[in-house]
Amino acid sequence: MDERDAYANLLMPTLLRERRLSGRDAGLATELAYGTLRGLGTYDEVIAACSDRAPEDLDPPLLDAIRLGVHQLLKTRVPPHAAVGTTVDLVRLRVGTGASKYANAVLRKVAGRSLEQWLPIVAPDPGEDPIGYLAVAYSHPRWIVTAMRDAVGGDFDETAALLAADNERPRVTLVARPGRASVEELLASGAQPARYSPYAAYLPEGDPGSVLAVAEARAAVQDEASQLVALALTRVPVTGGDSRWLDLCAGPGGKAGLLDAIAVHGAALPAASREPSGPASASGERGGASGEPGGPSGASAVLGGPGGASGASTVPGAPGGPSGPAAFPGGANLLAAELQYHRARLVRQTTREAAVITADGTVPAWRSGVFDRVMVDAPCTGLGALRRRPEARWRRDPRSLPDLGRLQRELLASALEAVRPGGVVAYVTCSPHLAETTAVVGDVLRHRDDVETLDARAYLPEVEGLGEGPHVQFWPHRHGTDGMFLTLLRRR
Ligand SMILES: C[S@@+](CC[C@H](N)C(=O)[O-])C[C@H]1O[C@@H](n2cnc3c(N)ncnc32)[C@H](O)[C@@H]1O
Repeated sequence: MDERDAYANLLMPTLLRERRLSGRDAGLATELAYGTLRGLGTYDEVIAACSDRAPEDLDPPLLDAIRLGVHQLLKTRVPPHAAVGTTVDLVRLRVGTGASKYANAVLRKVAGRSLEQWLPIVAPDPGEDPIGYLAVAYSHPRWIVTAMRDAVGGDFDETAALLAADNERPRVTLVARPGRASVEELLASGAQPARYSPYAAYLPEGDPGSVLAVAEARAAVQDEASQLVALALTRVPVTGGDSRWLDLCAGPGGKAGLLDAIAVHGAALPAASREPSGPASASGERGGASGEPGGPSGASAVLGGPGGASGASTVPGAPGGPSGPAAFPGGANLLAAELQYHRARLVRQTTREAAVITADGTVPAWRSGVFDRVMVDAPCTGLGALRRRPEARWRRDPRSLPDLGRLQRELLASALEAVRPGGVVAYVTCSPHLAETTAVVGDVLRHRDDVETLDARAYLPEVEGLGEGPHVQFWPHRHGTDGMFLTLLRRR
């Protein structure tokens, strides 16, 4: 990965093909590579304790091979003699005989203790340096541990649980795009029922591409929180027209794919919203998802629709309910904007009806105040998706935060200009870092008196543990999803 400056999830399939590895061998190779990348922060401390040279002074190929050996010794059930033997052989072949003797000596020392026995030796005392302890014990850079601690509200145990969840391989979640595929179809293909999203199913094993609906782009791999933040935007009642939707940062098209399908086929409602009590605004105003005045083109039209083919519930009797007319007689139209041309092309593959343009969302290619719903899924550090990219935690740089923060503020401001009075904006990041979430929203709203913050939790009543509100924060350790953040804002 280092040599080619590549992303593990993109490079690994190529390497497996090149080396003709498949089945269990491919699984083992992937586990070893991903596990080693995730665990570097811990393993380098152990290597330092067993070596007379600092890890950064070792030849990179030698260091990488030793790390691979340490991972096998401390985190897998590979027998120690095999872990040491194969690593030493690898070093002899790739680096040389002298280096292989060195690797052998280091690994034999490492093998003398378990991970639990090594931690008190190599990690700082948690009482004296809690951040340093978590950084070594859970193999994350210090700045990320600090950011996560702040984001969970300072709780040490919860920070530890979150960091531990980052080290687990995420399950594969599929989305059945409403009107194009159904959850039932995914279940019949071997997927399992999902916990929250009416469009989701979990794929316990196998290649998602072998699922027919995925191969035909009627379904896709999409994190459940990513599905839910898009769904939440479509569930907010709006009065007046509801036909123009904008996705300001659409590439590669996960949320746009779902928004596009919902725009045409209607959104699924949670079972709870059949009751009269409905979502509330942050200021305490009640407005039932099915009860808010809106007329035929208002909320109920959005929330009705055939309900997708996923079998999810819709408001009984609402226009477009199972027996009613179509939710959007002409359909709502999604405009999907993306800065990068190649990513805009990917959005074209995930959407069917949407207009996709390559555009800078901060320099609008549209008139202001014309959209009914706007999604701004801003570029961010991606700290909420560390489970997915094993090397990401070591590549992210806190020095990117100021530039990202500026862009996030500009994009949110642009979204608020694009939406019409009465319309709704969803500000989303795949990061729980407070500098990218509440700080951005707070700063942008400080300059405006025409924006109301909605209690976003009310639009996701099927999900527990979303925080104190009005914002929503998904967590890998609580929800088994990416750490995605959502704010819902209504322009007055
Ligand atoms: C977090 S990703 C969006 C993910 C996407 N919504 C999805 O669900 O697949 C952010 C995207 O914003 C794009 N981007 C960055 N700056 C932008 C800008 N000024 N205008 C529009 N898009 C931008 C990036 O290229 C990237 O594709």
